[in-house]
Amino acid sequence: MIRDEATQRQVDAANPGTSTWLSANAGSGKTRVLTDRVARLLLDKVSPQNILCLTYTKAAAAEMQNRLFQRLGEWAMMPEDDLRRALQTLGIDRSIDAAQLAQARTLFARAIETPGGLKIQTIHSFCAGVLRRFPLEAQVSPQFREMEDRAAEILRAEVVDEMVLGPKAEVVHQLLTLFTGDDLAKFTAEIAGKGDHFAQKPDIAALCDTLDIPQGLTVDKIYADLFDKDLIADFITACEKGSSTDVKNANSLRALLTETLSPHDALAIMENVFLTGEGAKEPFTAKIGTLPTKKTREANAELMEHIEPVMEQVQDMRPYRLGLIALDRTVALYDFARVFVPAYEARKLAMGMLDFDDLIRKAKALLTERDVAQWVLFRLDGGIDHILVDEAQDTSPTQWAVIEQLTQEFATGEGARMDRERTVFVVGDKKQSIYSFQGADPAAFDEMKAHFKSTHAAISKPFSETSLEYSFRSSQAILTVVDKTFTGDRADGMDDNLNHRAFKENMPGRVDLWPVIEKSDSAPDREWFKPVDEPSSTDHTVLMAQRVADKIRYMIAHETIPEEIKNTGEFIRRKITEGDFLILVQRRSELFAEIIRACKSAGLQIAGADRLRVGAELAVKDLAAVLRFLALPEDDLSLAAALRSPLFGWSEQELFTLAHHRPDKSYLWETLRNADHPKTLAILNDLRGKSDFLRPYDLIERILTRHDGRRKLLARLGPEAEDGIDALLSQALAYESTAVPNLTGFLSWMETDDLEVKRQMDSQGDQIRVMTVHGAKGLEAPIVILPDTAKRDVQVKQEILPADDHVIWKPPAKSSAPAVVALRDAVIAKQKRERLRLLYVAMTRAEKWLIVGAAGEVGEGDASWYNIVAEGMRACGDYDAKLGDLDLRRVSELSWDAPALRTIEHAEKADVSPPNLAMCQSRHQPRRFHPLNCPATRS
Ligand SMILES: Nc1ncnc2c1ncn2[C@@H]1O[C@H](COP(=O)(O)OP(=O)(O)OP(=O)(O)O)[C@@H](O)[C@H]1O
Repeated sequence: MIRDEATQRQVDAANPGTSTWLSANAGSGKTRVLTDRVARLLLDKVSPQNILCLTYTKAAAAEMQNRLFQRLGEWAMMPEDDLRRALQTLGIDRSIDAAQLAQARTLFARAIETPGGLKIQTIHSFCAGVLRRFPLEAQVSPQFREMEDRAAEILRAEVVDEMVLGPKAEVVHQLLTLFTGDDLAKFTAEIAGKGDHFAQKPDIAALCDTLDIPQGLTVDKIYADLFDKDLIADFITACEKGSSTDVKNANSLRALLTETLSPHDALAIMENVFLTGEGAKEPFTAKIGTLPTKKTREANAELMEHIEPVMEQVQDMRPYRLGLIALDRTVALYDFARVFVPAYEARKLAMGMLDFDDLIRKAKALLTERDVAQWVLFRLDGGIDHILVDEAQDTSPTQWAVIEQLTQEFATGEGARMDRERTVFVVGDKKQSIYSFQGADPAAFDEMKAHFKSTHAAISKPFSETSLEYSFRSSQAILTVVDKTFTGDRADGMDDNLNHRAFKENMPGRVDLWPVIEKSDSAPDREWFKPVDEPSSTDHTVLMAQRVADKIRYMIAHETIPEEIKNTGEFIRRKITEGDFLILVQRRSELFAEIIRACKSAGLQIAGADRLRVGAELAVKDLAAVLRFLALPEDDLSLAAALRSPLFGWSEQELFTLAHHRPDKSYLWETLRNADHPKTLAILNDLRGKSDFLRPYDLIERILTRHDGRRKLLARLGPEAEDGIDALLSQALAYESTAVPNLTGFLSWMETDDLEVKRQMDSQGDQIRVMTVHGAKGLEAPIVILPDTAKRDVQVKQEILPADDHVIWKPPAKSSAPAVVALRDAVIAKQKRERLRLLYVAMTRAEKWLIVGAAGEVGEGDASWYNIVAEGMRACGDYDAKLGDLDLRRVSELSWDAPALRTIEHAEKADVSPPNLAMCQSRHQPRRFHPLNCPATRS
């Protein structure tokens, strides 16, 4: 079969005979090659249970499984000639006889029916499986459960509470004295996540080295060396006679003589007076020749000869003082963590719980450290012959360690299965590494490639390093802008040579840059009854959301989009529909919610948010009000809220009549009991009668089913309320798995407003999707809008900074030693590089039309994505264009309007261009929330 060069490269990479490392651009078909390779392995009679595919999210695993099963399912039913062609397209070049065709038809059944089945899993679920198989060896409970984030947070808080009451209370006090943040829960989560660092006592010498402080130096010593009481007193006296600035300085210094200050505070006062400020040309240098004012200096020449060396000393000692602050904090952190982490681990162990990190860590320990590691590997080894890793750029070093152990025997050739071919297949794209906050390290990608290469070379086994040049997804216009955007420093941390080529060379494409919506002035006066955090209608965020909705409506009404006719390379045009749009934001901020709101009020079909804040859902608030009343009938406010909710459907007037006319100091419930509301009372009495006996889950179910609550809520709040209701039910189940279930316990579990669940957006429907760029990993759409490209400062949110083999507890910015500033800058530089990669991911989701807009400040240079893309577009020769009444800049290639216009219904779209729309439908559309659909990652 003759294939074009791009497809031949894919076919070669999918050849299961050779271990392969495939590193290629976005949209080049990496995931497709991976599924092709699995299909070919099955065709080569490899048993499904000997294949392990590792993906990054549960969504990706489900998607891969769907695609594979869809293909195998089609083979089972295909006419002979078609099947032969399909196999040839896949890369089977030898002649295919009837027996082979018959075998191909059985693959679907085999893949499904073989015991153990085809393993397409996230690395987390794979590790969980290994631990369940070898619990004794891994030293975990055989019935361990995977711990929810919320359960973990509560457990950590309980451990801290216990520490406060225990013999080690002082380590908590010490930590809290120094903690200046506002979210202790996040801090303890960070500490638990970096638990490995705190196994040993802090290495003070190494810490001093990192912080650039001489060992043995203390702040007391610095102060004792510096502070000369008489000299300072003389200086104060001299300044008191000088200018008003001198007098002010004298007043500041007087505290050194009159107050009992810690050496740190005393030195800080001296630095304030003797050194230049942060904004000075030469910050934090001794004010020699400028302090005190000229007249005072000249009148006290001899005193100045003594005081100026002190000023210089203060300057020299400042970095040490700040370094010592960081050292004290870090030691306090280690002291706390060394008690906290083991206590937390012990509690998890006692409860038989493992969190996400534990799964990987314990699996790694099982396969590397334990005496039984070789035996466990031997047992596992008997089952896995082919390992395929998707999205490898986001694999963390610990995860790689697990994979490395699994493939050890492949490369040494000493495995138990010398008679069989064994391969590794890794696909990834370093440019798309965007999960460093989950431990991903793009450097590990290269290191692992080198590792596999050398281990294969050592036993003279072939190892193919390959890449794919063409993008099957995006049009050349988009790819050229991408290439021109990531040049020079911006290509740092990506590939050395950024070069994208469109496979569909006849596909017209556009990149539009909308004009910036300037930052609005501070909110105008609002009505007193409006929520203070509700953005005003002139807010730039609201205006941008409005623009997005308006333009989508305009495009659906007036614009068309090119569409390929069945892989022929020929294009027609069709009307645009909501399902063509993917709106990507950097984070779930106000703009995210505003866009959903604006599109809904414009009557557009839009899928809800990809994350759900459970507590913020109206249906959940209504149910919670009923539960709170059941827990405490005297809670008037909750009862009132429940009565007004769709569950009881009271009017404002009915509630007012009941509440206003109740006797003084009597509770609402008392009054209601004696009032004439038989239906309401019947429900409430039934629930009250059961609330002491039913578990929270059953109680909610009773409200929803027996008392028709679900129907009532959906009737009033719309079908999207279902997601919130289901999330609440799944939280009730999660709660019951961690505690003895009772209503008050569940209410305090639910208390936090921040409880979020992820929704998977991957099923059918012709709807606009709004999501974060992180959530859009692996997805694609004909039209992608990036409305959130304004300036965004990079902030170091983490409290703990990595430094060689240890960590430093970050001090507040104002008291950061130069060594700490350097560590912080390194983190910022890393984040900036990652943010550029995030932009790359965002831009490459687009097939035909990429739109970039910004609301607010865009700053100078690389301060915003907007400026970066604008520069890339300028380099491509952008020009003025219009979208309705909006003036914009555009880059385009090939004539958008040239292909003939054909009207096709949405259902028919799939026939026009099978690969893209098949993905469009199965990969993109929102699916209703179900607890089992939550992705494994916590982004
Ligand atoms: N040989 C091919 N012929 C036609 N379409 C293809 C081919 N290979 C891939 N595609 C299509 O190109 C698009 C991108 O493919 P895929 O998602 O596998 O790329 P990827 O490299 O994994 O992308 P990303 O890294 O951005 O996730 C999909 O719509 C896919 O169906």
